[in-house]
Amino acid sequence: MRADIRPFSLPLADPLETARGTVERRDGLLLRLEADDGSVGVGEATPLPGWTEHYDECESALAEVSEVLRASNTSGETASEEIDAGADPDDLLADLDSTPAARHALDLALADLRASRQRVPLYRYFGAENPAKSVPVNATVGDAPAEATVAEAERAAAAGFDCLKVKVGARQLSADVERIEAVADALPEVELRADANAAWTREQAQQFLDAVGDRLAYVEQPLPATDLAGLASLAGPVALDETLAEVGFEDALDANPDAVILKPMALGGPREASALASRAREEGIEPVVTTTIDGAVARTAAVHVAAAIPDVTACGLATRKLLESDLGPDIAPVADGRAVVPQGEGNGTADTWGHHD
Ligand SMILES: O=C(O)CCC(=O)c1ccccc1C(=O)O
Ligand SMILES: [Mg+2]
Repeated sequence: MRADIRPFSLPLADPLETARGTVERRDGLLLRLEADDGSVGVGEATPLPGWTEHYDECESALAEVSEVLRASNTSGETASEEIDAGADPDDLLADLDSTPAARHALDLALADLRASRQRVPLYRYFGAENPAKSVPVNATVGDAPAEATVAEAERAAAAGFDCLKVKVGARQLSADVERIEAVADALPEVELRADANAAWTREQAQQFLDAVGDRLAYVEQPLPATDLAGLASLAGPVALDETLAEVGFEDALDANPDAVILKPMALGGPREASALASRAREEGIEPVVTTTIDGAVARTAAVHVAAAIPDVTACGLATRKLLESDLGPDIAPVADGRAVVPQGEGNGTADTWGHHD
């Protein structure tokens, strides 16, 4: 077994303004596994504090992973032998429970390697019963004054998006209400979501929902991640994002959400996210898969996670255009409000390793 790590740094073309500040660049690490039979799996860790560990912690965790996998070439019943034999290195994965981005890299590399061996696309390996050509995606509209928000929303609608997510919570509540009303008036046919990134008090969140709740499919993370009682008490449709990263899926159920935002990078990997999508559906909760503005490897894997969900709703996967450059070619391009689902073996991004320098 070989295990190699390669760092990368991707600037955003279009920094994303949110209530938590601006996302300006995405630094991460690729992990490449090559089993003794020559099969390859590539994973990506692109940490984002607030959802995952910090970069330094992620880097050390992955350095440890590669050390364990290399060292074990010569010693006993080992993690690399487990992988070569087609099993999961459970102890190694468990060591990464507190570093979800690092765990994502290993989980994705393993899933890619195994799906490639089985000669199926990753979304079929995740259990999709039917072939899927594409999945619906939302456009992501950052914080900006009302006029600029409407202009951006109109550009997205003209490009074929019929679902938009607008960032809120970075300015006065009355200004956000005005922004949402202006977008809803300008684009009555478009499904609208708002994402407050945990910015509000209970009173503010309820005021927002009372004002524009009926024009929105839901408001994402209106309250701080751990205010489960407050979230449960809100009248109006609510989706949870930061709460899942902070308290986990099962505890988040106490907040009684209408939808859950599943970010594979924050949840320890695409296989975890895929399992949680099924759990959500069992609970009558709508799963929505999104990236943390990841590189091509993780973004493509998130598209596969979405493609394995029957009749998936629009997902937050149209994030390639926020990046100035990427790890490799985009094999899950977005057009007309949908992302193409790759049909090759595994994630389909094994070449990405060679592209990046
Ligand atoms: O959901 C989307 O449309 C794109 C992803 C997104 O908004 C996001 C991207 C990076 C970090 C946090 C978030 C978020 O959902 O809060
Ligand atoms: Mg969010």
